[in-house]
Amino acid sequence: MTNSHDLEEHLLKGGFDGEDIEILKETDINSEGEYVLYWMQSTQRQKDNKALSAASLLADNLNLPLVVCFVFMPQFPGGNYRHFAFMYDGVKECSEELQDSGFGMKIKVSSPVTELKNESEKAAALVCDSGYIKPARSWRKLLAEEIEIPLLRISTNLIVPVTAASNKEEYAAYTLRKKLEDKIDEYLKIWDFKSDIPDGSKYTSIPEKFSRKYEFLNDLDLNNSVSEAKNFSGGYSAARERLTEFLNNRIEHYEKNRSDPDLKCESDLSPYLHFGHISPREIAIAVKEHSSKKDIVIENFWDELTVRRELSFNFVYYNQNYDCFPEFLPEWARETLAEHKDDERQFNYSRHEFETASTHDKYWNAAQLELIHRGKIQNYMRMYWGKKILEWTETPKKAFDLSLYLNNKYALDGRDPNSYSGIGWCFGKHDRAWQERKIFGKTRYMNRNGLERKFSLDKYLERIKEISRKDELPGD
Ligand SMILES: Cc1cc2nc3c(=O)[nH]c(=O)nc-3n(C[C@H](O)[C@H](O)[C@H](O)COP(=O)(O)OP(=O)(O)OC[C@H]3O[C@@H](n4cnc5c(N)ncnc54)[C@H](O)[C@@H]3O)c2cc1C
Repeated sequence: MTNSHDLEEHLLKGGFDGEDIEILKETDINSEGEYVLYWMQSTQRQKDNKALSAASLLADNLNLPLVVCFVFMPQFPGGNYRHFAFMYDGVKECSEELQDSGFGMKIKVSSPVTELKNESEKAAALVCDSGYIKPARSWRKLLAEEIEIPLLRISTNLIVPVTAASNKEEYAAYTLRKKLEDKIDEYLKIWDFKSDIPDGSKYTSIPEKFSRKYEFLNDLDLNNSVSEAKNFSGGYSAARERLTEFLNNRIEHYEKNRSDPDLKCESDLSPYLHFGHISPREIAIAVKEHSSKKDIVIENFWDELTVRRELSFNFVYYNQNYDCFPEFLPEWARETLAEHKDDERQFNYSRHEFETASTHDKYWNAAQLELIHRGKIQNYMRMYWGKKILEWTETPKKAFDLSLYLNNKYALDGRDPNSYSGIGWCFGKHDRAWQERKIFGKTRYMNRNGLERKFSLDKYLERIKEISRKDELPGD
């Protein structure tokens, strides 16, 4: 193998398909290179990590060690202490596993482009995982411009690679569903890696303080505005535990009751998916096996994980305006929101009032407190939360910006493709027109009466009270 195309060819022979691989830097291999380098960024795990698998296959062919490099970037756009504390757990666990497998492990603190450029000088070739939102994509592009060796990006964190699922932006779940259904089975296999390659341990370099979580994090000079979410520890083992608990106790109720905030049927896996601590494929396979063993229906969960989630990636991949309001919206939603922009608002809250859960509505406040204290909002309440921000803010544009701000600041699963499509959905993305109303126009309406009619919410409010350690929830 002498260049980027040979590397690609080798991966194709090893079972990858063309949609799994993108050559970001087309050039010759460094024949003096001492190792193959894998830049781990979005996929912080050893198990079912296609990028790791590809890098190890190339190292095997070149008879070189594999070195994995992870860069903590304290200035990560929008990242704060909460996100780093969760991410740390995953990177720590996985770095130990990778070293046990004989790979060199480098942990750096800086900017990925600078660090990877330095590390690439001794490398034969570089492999990276996939980043879908803008900053992650631009680092990969920038890195490709800076280095002198081949750079291959491997599709990770999706079941079906985004370009294999569809070659265009999809209008809604129903337009993507069929395309995914036709493909998904061929992608439902766990990817392993080669560990019988030359030992890479002599390249390992890890900061001395890395084993001591809080000392290490405190030295990073992070944005400390949001504290650690104590209900969630990160990492593959924690993700696997959540999955097992979900399968044993909740998935069978999920089909009928997933929306009910009192019953707490959801999996809570989104933070782990966001940081790549577990692969969606592993979850899908486990869920499928469980459903056939126990003979239970998993249609709704399957649809959320394999269609709705993959639709979000399709959205941010093909629509470069995914974070620009109102450009990312379909025309009908743009028009109707513009027509109703100046409708009188009965409530018009400031950012501070929203952020401190000080609205008149105890349900909305509870959702916001859940976000602040737990780092995640229950599925149905998250929709209510987003819809009410639209209703109680001066303009739809301000509501969009505010929703993103709050979601991405406090949610452990924030800054994800799902964040943009979830919030976008509140404004009509991936939805259809409904009966026209004030403020909402033809976008879907949600109201408190509906919420109270459907659910009791007593247990939900109790739970949030407990989490937020308050005697009374504000509002009402
Ligand atoms: C206003 C708003 C903001 C949102 N922000 C985010 C966000 O920042 N990050 C995030 O991951 N999700 C977001 N979502 C989508 C959804 O609410 C979460 O994915 C879900 O609540 C995560 O909890 P869970 O893992 O317990 O979900 P489960 O119900 O157990 O579902 C399992 C997995 O399926 C996927 N999934 C479930 N519901 C959806 C959905 N509606 N769209 C896409 N994928 C879905 C997720 O990956 C989830 O982890 C948002 C939705 C709304 C309405």
